[in-house]
Amino acid sequence: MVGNLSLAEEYYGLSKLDSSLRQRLSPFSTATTTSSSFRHLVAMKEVSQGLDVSSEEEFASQSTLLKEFASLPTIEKAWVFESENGGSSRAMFSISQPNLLGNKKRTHILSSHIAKQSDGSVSSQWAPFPVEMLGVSAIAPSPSGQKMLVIRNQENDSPTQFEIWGPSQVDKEIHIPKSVHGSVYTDGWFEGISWSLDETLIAYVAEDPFPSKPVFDGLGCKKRGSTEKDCNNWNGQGDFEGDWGEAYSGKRRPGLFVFNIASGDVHIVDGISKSLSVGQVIWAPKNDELDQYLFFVGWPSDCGSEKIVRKLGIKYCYNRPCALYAVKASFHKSETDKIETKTEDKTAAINLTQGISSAFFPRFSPDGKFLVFLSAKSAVDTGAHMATDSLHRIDWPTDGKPQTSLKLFEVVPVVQCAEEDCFPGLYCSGFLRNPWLSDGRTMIMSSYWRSSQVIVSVDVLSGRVSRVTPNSSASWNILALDGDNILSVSSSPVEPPEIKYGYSTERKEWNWLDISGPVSIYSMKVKSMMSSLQYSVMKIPVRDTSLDLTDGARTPYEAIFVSSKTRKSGACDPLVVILHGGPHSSSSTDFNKNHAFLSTLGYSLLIVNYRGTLGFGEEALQSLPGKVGSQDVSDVLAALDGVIEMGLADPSKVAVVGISHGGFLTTHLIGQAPDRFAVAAARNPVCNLALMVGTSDIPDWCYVGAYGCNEGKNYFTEAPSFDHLRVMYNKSPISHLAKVKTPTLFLLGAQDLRVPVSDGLQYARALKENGVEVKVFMFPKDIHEIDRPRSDFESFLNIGVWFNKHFQ
Ligand SMILES: CC(=O)N[C@@H](C)C(=O)N[C@@H](C)C(=O)O
Repeated sequence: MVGNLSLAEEYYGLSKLDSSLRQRLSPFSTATTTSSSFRHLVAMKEVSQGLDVSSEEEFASQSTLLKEFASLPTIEKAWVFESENGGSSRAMFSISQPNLLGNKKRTHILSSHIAKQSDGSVSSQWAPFPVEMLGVSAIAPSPSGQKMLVIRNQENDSPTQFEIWGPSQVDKEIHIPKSVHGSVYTDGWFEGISWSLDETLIAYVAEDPFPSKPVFDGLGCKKRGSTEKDCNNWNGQGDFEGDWGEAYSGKRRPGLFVFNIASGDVHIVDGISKSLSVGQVIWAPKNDELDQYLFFVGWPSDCGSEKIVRKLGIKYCYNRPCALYAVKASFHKSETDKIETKTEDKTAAINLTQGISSAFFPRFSPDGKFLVFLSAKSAVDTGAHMATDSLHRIDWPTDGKPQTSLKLFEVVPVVQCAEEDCFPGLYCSGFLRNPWLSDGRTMIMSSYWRSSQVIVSVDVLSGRVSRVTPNSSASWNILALDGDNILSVSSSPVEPPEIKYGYSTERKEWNWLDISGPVSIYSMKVKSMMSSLQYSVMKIPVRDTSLDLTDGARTPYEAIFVSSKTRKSGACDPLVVILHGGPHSSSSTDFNKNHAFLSTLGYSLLIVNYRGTLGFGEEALQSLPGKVGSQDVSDVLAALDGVIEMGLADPSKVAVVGISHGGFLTTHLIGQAPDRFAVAAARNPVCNLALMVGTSDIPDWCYVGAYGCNEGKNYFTEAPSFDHLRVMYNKSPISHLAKVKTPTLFLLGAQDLRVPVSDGLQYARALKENGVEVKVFMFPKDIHEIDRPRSDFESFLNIGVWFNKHFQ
């Protein structure tokens, strides 16, 4: 157990284990203080012989604690339907929960009646139990709330199942064979499922049908179209088709399809070039039976550049150019007088946003007068993989016909320098299906605002942005709109998520009411353990102000400090420095189960939002590319110095953990500041950019990180020169390897295409060679995030045990 008694002791008796564990673990603690080669031996012995009894006990007790957090549900989405009797609303919540035994995410639906009372409070009545959505890939209620589409993607060659549900039964079921299309995209990015207003058609995005492959038998290649079945036949590989990298491995091009509910027909929408990947489809708001348009986002396969000859990774990469397109879908009455869908072959899709390098999340205003979209033009134009967003509007022609020459208005520009307490710019990862208040011009959306997630309103005519959630440091996320009211979840590092209901008085001031959740959603144990913790958001002044920095890059960045409310015997708890990846992402103040586990084990946490983090304005973000491994490392060390100077941490008891770019920082820190970290854990870390550039799905990221945006974009090639590799090597943790002495745990996903496993393995083996204590966990089926339920659980369990072992 760590220095002070942990918060878990009350429930799990971990403190009782403390002294006996301490004694039984003594060979390990000796190992940490004796020669590095002995440490090496201990680690090797452990790996080869499995766990000893005391480690088993530590594992058992920590896993009981971690289980409390790991199985907590997460409220993912909500839909609100008006009640027939008015006055109250019916809400449907989609809740996910890791299923450790099945190693899958379980999704269930829980329904509730929500009513605003005359005394200003809000009451909720929950269904007695949630219903599990077994085998369901996506659900999409119709605009009227009278029907619901349920999609079940099937593994292997089985058809995709579409079900149309009414209020009490399944009204229709069709199976779509793989020869029509593959799985429906439900990834939250290409994903798009849109009901036409009259609820007769559904447009959606699915994988192109399987291409025909050559068939061979004992005599050689058979003729195309041959249907002969023979057990000696085999399917050849056919041409290699690149995919969008990490998380999209083996997935075929996303294409656009329309399902006619009455006839059960499915059509491919024509007029779309095969070089475009399609996503985020919506129907035009006008309901003209003979002249309907579909709007979608298109991403070119060559990432919009002559220099780029393939699809590069797209997950977390908003710097891939994309545009909004309109395509006409025409309808004609068939002989049987039924309405059938048919798209006009000759009508090519029209690019509506030629003047801008990025346009996505299209939404029509309720009256159809304007089309609003988000843009990551700053990311595309600079090459940073994520950057500050801008919001744009197209005033829609009164005849409803799309044209290429429509004017684009900038509604919310990119904020360059974020002034203290002012709006720092938009950083959105999604829009609600219907984000509009009843005035038809105000959109409600979630965004990062420094270290918090907040909800903002945007007047798309005046461009005015207002924060609608309280000015506290907690985080808020929008779930759905209920008319002019907002259904959301709020949480903090020490408060598990709660459902909140927001209403405004003449859109000036927003008030937030608690919706009492179903009783068991967060256990009393968890709430009680968290109640002994506290957190604060610290402002960290920039150290290197003398350098040639933009104003935005000189403004303080932030770190979230989580600690016990009570300090026993005057000593500080050991500290874990936590570092996010990206580097352009964020560790916000929302509740994080794994961080909560580390806090309850008895650690203080320092979660650093170094410069480059989203939510702090574009200049601060753009200050990092080209300076990775130096500016970000010095930001983290300055934050650490800050808490030590304030007497909140003991410099001899500091651990560090990070994923991806956060793993890059972790391994840089133990190399550049070898005396400052007692123990480390790196999850899919970038350790050698010169190796990663030849193996990753985002080699361009390695160039931008090493050279900075402009130079990096210009130098990028599939054939890095010796000079390029030298610069990348010198900016990588591997160049500081000889100085490392910190015992380090590596958690690696063997299927990671982003930071291929070779990066972490090479570094771990080299550390071992130098006699540093190293332990490697390999998750054979995991990709970059290592977030499959068992892998996530085992990762943090091993991190907890590893840290405890080194703080004996
Ligand atoms: C753009 C990107 O994926 N960068 C990786 C090296 C990285 O740091 N990933 C982040 C998103 C992560 O947290 O995994």
